[in-house]
Amino acid sequence: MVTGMYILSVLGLPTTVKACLFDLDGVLTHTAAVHNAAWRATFDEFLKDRSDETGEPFVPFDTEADYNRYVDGRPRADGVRTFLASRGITLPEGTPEDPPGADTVNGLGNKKNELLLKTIREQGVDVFEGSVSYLRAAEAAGLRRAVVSASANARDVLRTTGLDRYIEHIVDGIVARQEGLRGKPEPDTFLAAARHLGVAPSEAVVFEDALAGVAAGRAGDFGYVVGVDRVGQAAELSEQGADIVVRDLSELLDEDAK
Ligand SMILES: O=P(O)(O)OC[C@H]1O[C@@H](O)[C@H](O)[C@@H](O)[C@@H]1O
Repeated sequence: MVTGMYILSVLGLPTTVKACLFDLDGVLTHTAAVHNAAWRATFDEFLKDRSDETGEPFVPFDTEADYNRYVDGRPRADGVRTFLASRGITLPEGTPEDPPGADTVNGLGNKKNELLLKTIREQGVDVFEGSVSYLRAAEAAGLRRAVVSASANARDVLRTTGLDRYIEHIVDGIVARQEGLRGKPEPDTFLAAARHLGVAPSEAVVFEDALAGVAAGRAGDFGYVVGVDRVGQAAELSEQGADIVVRDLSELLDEDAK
């Protein structure tokens, strides 16, 4: 916890900070809601079929409690496993080639990805303007900048939105798999980004909207953890270890930098 320390005034950060590690979905882009909707459709179809087969009551996926606690911020397959475990369900892993919707961890993940990509194709991706201003201000202040996202689609989303021009390094779901990095809430992906940028964790700030992401920032002993509350879970973000919680990154910016 940073207390009583002089804060870099333009960006609202401790002066010791040399690098910013941004989550993507829900921090820079509006895609957290798109992921959430794709997960709901996928899980509800699965749960309904299961209820028809077993006679157990159908309890739909809760886009607040279930998404925030078990899915948000975690790698795709971890999201499937963690949510299903909360319902006492275990599925075989299957393989990445499983057809979308097959009753395996990969099959459900593939279904969700199909729905996510369809929505992105049809509706495009919106960015948070406050985050764009913040990226510009961070660049102007000479801070290093990386995106650390569990999503295997992060690189495409950054390219589509043009946000990639502000980002020097990306640790996404694909890099994590290739390098054997554990997903959030473990700190591995954030630590890898800091290492790549040549800064110590204590010199980096983590920006996260997901409970698992804030927990990862805390577990990695990062210098400062900013919780970004887009869905009314400020208290939970603080509980996971956020040093400060804002509703939008623009709140951190000095008036002149907005
Ligand atoms: O399925 P993808 O695109 O690889 O994304 C994995 C996860 O990425 C995270 O950023 C999202 O918060 C999760 O909802 C999502 O499941």
